[in-house]
Amino acid sequence: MLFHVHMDVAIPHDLAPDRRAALVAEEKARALELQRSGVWPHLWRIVGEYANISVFDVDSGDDLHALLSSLPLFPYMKIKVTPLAIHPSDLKAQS
Ligand SMILES: O=C(O)CC1=CCC(=O)O1
Repeated sequence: MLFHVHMDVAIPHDLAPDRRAALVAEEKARALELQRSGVWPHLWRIVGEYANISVFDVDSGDDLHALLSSLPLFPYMKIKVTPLAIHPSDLKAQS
């Protein structure tokens, strides 16, 4: 099941720089792991924003929630999730 996910990141300015760097490094390691496993097939930076647009491929909304809430930057992100379905005019849906 595919989900479009918009993540806005807002790390507090008063967070210690080493803590911030560690969180960002942990987030990157987790993101790479999930991309390699196929669960996070798209990760795009939104131009001019500390935000990303992602696509996740998971079994359920419950699984996606568990995954997103386990991300190191989760406490500092506003997340909007849109479940995706096949569009009947998608070329891939034609037979
Ligand atoms: O920088 C971001 O958009 C937040 C983030 C998600 C995966 C990652 O490595 O950083």
